[in-house]
Amino acid sequence: MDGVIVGAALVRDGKLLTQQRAWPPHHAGQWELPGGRVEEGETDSYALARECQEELDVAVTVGGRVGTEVPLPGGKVLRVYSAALISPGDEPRAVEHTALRWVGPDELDDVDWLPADRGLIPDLRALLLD
Ligand SMILES: Nc1nc2c([nH]c(=O)n2[C@H]2C[C@H](O)[C@@H](COP(=O)(O)OP(=O)(O)OP(=O)(O)O)O2)c(=O)[nH]1
Repeated sequence: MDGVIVGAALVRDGKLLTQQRAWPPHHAGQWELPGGRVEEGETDSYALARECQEELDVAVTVGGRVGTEVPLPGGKVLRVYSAALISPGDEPRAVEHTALRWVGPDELDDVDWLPADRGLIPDLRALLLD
């Protein structure tokens, strides 16, 4: 399907990894989940692992869906999947983003999320408390 954006709910030690966008200007400074567009011929899992490698310089395994599909402007959709570091000792780094932050369940509401992500907070919290 055209226009699928995949996002990683990457959890370590009960915290979720968020990243701060540097671009475009109207979203710069806001926070999102690692991820991006599923390219032609890719599965969602493959695309998500590729994006995590590109954006965070880490290898991840991709698990099950988190929450329901979220409609995005322009007819796109956001699908979030749980993810984990293959090597727990690896430290993600912000290759393309301004900053990274590990967020606990009580901090999720205080993050300045991209608008679409805000509706996923209950599902993200449930994942962290699982
Ligand atoms: N990665 C990511 N994108 C999100 C989230 N929430 C949300 O609305 N988006 C939107 C922002 C962008 O319009 C789109 C993803 O764009 P992107 O720039 O990360 O995608 P990409 O790396 O594949 O870049 P491109 O090749 O499409 O330019 O999805 C989220 O949690 N993570």
